Amino acid sequence: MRGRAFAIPLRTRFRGVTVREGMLVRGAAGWGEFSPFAEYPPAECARWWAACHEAAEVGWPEPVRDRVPVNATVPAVGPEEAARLVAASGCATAKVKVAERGQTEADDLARVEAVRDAIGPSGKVRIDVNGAWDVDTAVRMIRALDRFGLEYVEQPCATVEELALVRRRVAVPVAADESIRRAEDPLRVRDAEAADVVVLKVQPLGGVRAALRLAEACGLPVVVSSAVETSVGLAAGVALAAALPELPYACGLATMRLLEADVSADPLLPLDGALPVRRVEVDEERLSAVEVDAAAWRDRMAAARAEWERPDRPPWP
Ligand SMILES: O=C(O)CCC(=O)c1ccccc1C(=O)O
Ligand SMILES: [Mg+2]
Repeated sequence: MRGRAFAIPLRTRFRGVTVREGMLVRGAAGWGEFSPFAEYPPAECARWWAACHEAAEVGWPEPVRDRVPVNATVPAVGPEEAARLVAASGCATAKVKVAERGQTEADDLARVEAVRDAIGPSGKVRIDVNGAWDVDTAVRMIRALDRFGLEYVEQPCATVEELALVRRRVAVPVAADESIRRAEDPLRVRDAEAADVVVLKVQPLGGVRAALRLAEACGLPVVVSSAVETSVGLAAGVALAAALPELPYACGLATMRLLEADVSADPLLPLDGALPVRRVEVDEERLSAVEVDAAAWRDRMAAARAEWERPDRPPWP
């Protein structure tokens, strides 16, 4: 696969990232994206490679729906900016990042309150902690933030054991994200009864089919979410959400607006709170505008592929 590397600035810093980088490849089935985060080692990038290979060379299973409801994603910004993002999104669900390093609990309360005000009493508000709290902090903060009505709390603590403890002490449902996508055994969440909902991302989980198998094995409701990708990567998330037998929650795939630019002339942006189910074509002019030298990404991709093709790699998922 001959790849084209890109670097696109984020509008606001997101989980410490300010520029989103990756590689796009065109194969027999269409465009695929390979964009593991900079600090991820080759063994972790292997699944990201498999997802890209599936998109470019194999294609995706048939969809069972033609639109996917999505949440507005609210980074750890101030309350006015948070309210503005939610109002501009047109989404009836918002996911709010909390517990950002360097911020206070008062910052989280103010952001979630502003989002609740912006989305109205019938909207849904979920929070994502990215594993930052210990069990006691999680119980205290979830109760405090539930004043504004929480749909669920995503990854309140880092470990599966902590998630299970929190889940037994709060009324708000718990969703597992990092405990699935960065775990050696993603099924430990199910076995430990550590979550009510699982968050599945296509690239970290090795593709649409692998994520579908994982969803079936978990037997829990699924929220499909992005890794803040270009429209090419987002389309794979949409394909997963479209192929799931049931989709009871809005998905975290409305992240196009977090990037300053896209590689498609027709970006995957929500309309009336949902994304259309379709493949995405790359626009040569737009890709050229964000293109960077591909040498380092080619090496990264080759290393990821070699890991994926290792004969002693344990079966996944
Ligand atoms: O779920 C969403 O609304 C957007 C995606 C998102 O939050 C995310 C994007 C990149 C890396 C990690 C995460 C996360 O859910 O923690
Ligand atoms: Mg998350």
